[in-house]
Amino acid sequence: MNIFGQLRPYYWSQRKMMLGSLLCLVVATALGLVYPNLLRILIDDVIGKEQFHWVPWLAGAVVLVVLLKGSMQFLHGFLGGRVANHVAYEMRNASYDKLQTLSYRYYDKARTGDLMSRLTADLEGIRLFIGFGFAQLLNLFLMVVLGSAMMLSLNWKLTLITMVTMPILVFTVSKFQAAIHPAFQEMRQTFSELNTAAQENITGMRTVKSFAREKHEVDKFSSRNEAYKNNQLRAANLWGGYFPVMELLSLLCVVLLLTVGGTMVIKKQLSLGELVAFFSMIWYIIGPMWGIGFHINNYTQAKSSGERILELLDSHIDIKNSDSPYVLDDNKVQGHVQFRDVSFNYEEDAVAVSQIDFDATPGKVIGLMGGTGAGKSTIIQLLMRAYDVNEGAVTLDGRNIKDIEITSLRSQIAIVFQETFLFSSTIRNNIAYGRNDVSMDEIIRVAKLAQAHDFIMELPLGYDTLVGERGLGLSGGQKQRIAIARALLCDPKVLVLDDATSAVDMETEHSIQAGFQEVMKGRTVFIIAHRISSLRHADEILILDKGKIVQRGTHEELIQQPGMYKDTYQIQYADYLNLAKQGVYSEVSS
Ligand SMILES: Nc1ncnc2c1ncn2[C@@H]1O[C@H](COP(=O)(O)OP(=O)(O)OP(=O)(O)O)[C@@H](O)[C@H]1O
Repeated sequence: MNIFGQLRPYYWSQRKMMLGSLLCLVVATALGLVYPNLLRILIDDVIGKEQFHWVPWLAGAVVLVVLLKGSMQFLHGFLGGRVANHVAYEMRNASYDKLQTLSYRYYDKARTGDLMSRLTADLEGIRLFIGFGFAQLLNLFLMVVLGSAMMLSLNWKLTLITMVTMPILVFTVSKFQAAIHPAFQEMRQTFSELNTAAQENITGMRTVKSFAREKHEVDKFSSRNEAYKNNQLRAANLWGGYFPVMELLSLLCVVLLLTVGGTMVIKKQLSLGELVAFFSMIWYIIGPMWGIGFHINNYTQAKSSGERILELLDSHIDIKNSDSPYVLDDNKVQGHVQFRDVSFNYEEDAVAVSQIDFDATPGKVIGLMGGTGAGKSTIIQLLMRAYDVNEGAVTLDGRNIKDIEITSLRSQIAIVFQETFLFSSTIRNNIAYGRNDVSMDEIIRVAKLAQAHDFIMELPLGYDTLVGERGLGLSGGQKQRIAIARALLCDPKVLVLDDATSAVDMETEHSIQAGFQEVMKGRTVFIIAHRISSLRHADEILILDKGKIVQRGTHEELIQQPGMYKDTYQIQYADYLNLAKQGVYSEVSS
């Protein structure tokens, strides 16, 4: 796979600057070759011929070359740095954009730590290579070619003798490259696994502590850390073996040069100045040869990183807009949801829901009840087109949702999820998340409807209180109420409460539902709940079991039929009636 060819869109716009940076490097390299020649002139023509008045001129020439070379190197670094940062910026944006468009199916399998290491370490590897590594590789090639050309022009016989070990050097380098590339690929992989372990551990720290599994977590991390360390050691071993071999081969060149070149000087076949010039030029070739390992290292790292970034950028998006999607008009949407014989499975041969059929007219409240894994959340996922149905159709106002533009469809549906996610920001920003322009009055209005206003006002900073990552610092019920306020603020045509009041007490739930009556007039509501009290006012309650609707009807109808709903009712209300007798709940019997 031609990785850098595929990454071309990200750096091609910067080609002029890249070229400028390369040219500066070429000039700097060429200027470097002037030193050995100045040395040769100093020894042969100035000292040898006792023309000492040339010494200040030669010294001046050296200063000039140094200044020019320095300026060229500065420009190379300056331009290369700009290119590198621009490329990294473009790729970071592209990767982040891609992350936003990837579908749920991707995130079902993705690991946060792995994604993070792609967006950080891998991008950094590519940035360094495109900005500098590539230029260094080219420079290396130039140094070898220009240095050899100059040596050949001085004395071709001595050059060929000196270079006799070069093929072995090249062979060693290619062998090394073949070994180090997989080592680096593996290293990147183990690093991302290490990241994943650390990230999961921090995210789930409360669970870890509550189960006293710190030791288990440390062991898990240690084993990944060990794998990473072993990878590093393997790479270090490869490097360790590589350097002595390279040094030996390089010194063989020098020994040959001094033996043969020295003999030639004694026999007057070569001037002393030429031998000294040869001696400094041979390092001009050997030096880069040594560094070739380092640059190949950079190249292979950048290549592995490029592969991982491309894998992300090329990931398949399975939920896409149709060729000419219908964009919903906010003012015309009614919120009429229909499921027509819908069947769906996440994985092959594992049916999640089957033959789901219902009609939720605008303003209707549909309740969904069922055991865990019965398919309730899946129905909601299908409604917002997180996944496409395998059979049947989901429609909004009579139109198949596959034909509706995805963003406009989702902006009509507000969901309060089972697990509340809050951003690490203020309460005000968390409530306002779904909308761009929103006044404080509106925020307070929905917070009141969600029964959140009072507890927010009790916090020292009120709506400006910062909530920790994922809402740490708030109780489960408080987080749910903020999430409900956030959903209400979107003014959705369809509101979904996926077990959204499970963490609030029954009295608060009752008040929240009373608030909904007001906001949701003429809109469609789906309530997933395990509590009868959450569902009893629904227009239709669907009872799900193993992905199928096994019972349906109103509260009154369902408590007459044998089945899950009646059983749940009897269990929950038997308890409540007992409590009511003790005076704990007063409204239960109503
Ligand atoms: N992302 C997923 N990938 C694969 N299978 C899934 C995925 N989400 C849910 N399932 C499976 O689909 C089935 C229905 O799950 P769903 O989440 O809809 O159940 P639920 O009724 O909402 O359960 P709960 O009340 O526990 O949330 C289950 O067997 C579940 O294991």
